Amino acid sequence: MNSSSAVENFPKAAVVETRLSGYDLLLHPGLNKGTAFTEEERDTFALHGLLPPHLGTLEDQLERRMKAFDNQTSSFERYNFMRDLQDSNETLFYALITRNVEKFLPIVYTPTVGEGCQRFSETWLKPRGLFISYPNKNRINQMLADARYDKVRCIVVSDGERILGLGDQGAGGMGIPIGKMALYTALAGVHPEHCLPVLLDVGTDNEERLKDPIYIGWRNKRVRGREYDDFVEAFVSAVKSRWPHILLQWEDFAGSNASRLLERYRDQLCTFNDDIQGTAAVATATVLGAVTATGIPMKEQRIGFLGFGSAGIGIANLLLAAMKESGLSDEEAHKQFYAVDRYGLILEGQTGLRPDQARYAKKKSDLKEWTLSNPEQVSLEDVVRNAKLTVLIGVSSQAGAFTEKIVREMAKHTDRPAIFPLSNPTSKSEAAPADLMKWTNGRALIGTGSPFPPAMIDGKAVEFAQTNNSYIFPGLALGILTSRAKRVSDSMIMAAAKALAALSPTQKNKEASLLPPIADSRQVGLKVAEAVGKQAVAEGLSGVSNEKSFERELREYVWEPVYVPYVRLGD
Ligand SMILES: O=C([O-])CC(=O)C(=O)O
Ligand SMILES: [Mg+2]
Repeated sequence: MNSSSAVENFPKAAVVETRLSGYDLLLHPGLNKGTAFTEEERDTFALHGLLPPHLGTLEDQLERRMKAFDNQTSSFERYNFMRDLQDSNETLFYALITRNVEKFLPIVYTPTVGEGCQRFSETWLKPRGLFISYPNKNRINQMLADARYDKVRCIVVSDGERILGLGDQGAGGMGIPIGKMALYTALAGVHPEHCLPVLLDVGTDNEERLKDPIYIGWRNKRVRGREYDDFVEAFVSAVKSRWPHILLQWEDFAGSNASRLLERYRDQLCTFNDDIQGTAAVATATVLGAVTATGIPMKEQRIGFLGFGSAGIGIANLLLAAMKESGLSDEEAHKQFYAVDRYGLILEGQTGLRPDQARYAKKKSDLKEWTLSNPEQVSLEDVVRNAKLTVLIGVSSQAGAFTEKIVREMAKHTDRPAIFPLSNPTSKSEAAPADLMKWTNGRALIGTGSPFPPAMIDGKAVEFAQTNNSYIFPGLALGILTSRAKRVSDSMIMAAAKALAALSPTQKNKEASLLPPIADSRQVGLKVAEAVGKQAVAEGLSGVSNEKSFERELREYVWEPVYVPYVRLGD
């Protein structure tokens, strides 16, 4: 991959000034350097005796941590090991991840973070982020006021109700904002001090958690309706008054809340929903990669969805915009989409449809020529056969829903079926990529939500695109922060998608993976940030005066995990 101008010009190391010394300094995860404190710093900060005598370097600490990591025996142990390191020494934590993104991402993030949320109560030990629980609803301002949060510029917030495809995890959902913000820093160089993970604890409807004697959340059924809305409103308004320019990312809210809250707040502050917009951008980039690989123009792609909640709708809306850019009218573009949800193909007149789902409903008359096994409930298999889908997207959390029969049927009608089982974690994937390759004789173009190992096809290792919003949200956040954007527009999301699509290896080789390797995620983050910031400037949504100032801010901002010298501030 070409390195970008932003990558070449990482900022010069700065000196850190601190009042802390002794234990307090070593217990501060943002400042602790462990054995890498120099002899002089040990004098200045009263560290002799608290540290073993060895004068270390980041490099030998990395070697030691890597060894210790490799001695862990399960993914869950590895997750806890990394969480513990993050809470002890952030520089070392991020240095370790950035040295080998492919190795550490599946631990600190999807899929292992899913188990981290399910078993959060077993492991919670140290403060990180803020739990804002319903009984504390009148104390939100007070909780945010702590001087420790003065430098906060971005928040990832969840209410824990739809954690990946694992459903309601209550307060354990905190693992997700923590994991997402770890990627802000690891993949886009956002300063850890600028990040605040937040969990809104409004209770849980997960009976297992409620009955679990060690559950650490608020032991109550979920607060809903008016009370829920008022609580979220109290949170958002407290956040706005504490940090007027904050970036607020919504994560893993359940279906209708996700889109409702986004609509309510997107014109009030700088905010986006990662499951709707981040997932839409990465899916669109992957489809654009498939367009390049197949040579079938966007406007001729026939796209089916299994699962049509907030994520499915978000993806469809962005792909629809891409279809319209390729020359179709709104009506023509809608015809290219087939949305299958719980009750089969979404049809006009179906009860309980949300307006944004109804826009994609088919008329019964559209299906006149179709042969159907059950006209009352049109199955995915019927859709694949009759509509001759070229792209199939799964956001259903139904493991194995892309069956051999469905996939073989799809492969009859198109040379290179593009199949994207996007549900997370791995246990919820609609299909395993090795099976998809087998059932299509190696013709499928594949994108998965969770990481999967490469498959051996005709003696060659084939890599699968990880169509995860981790390619988007870190760079999106960096672009927003450094362009000082006031709002997040649909065009900024589209700019992110196109920046990623431009990096698709299919640009050079039609047989290659649809997305760049995970190992390149940090360069991708910077490219996405550049595109997003430029779009914000072009739309007049940015707080910097022009593109040049934005580029300078981007270059100067990016944080790198290296140790810098410390200077003691007077008391
Ligand atoms: O966290 C991930 O891996 C992607 C995502 O947003 C989700 O599945 O909710
Ligand atoms: Mg999510």
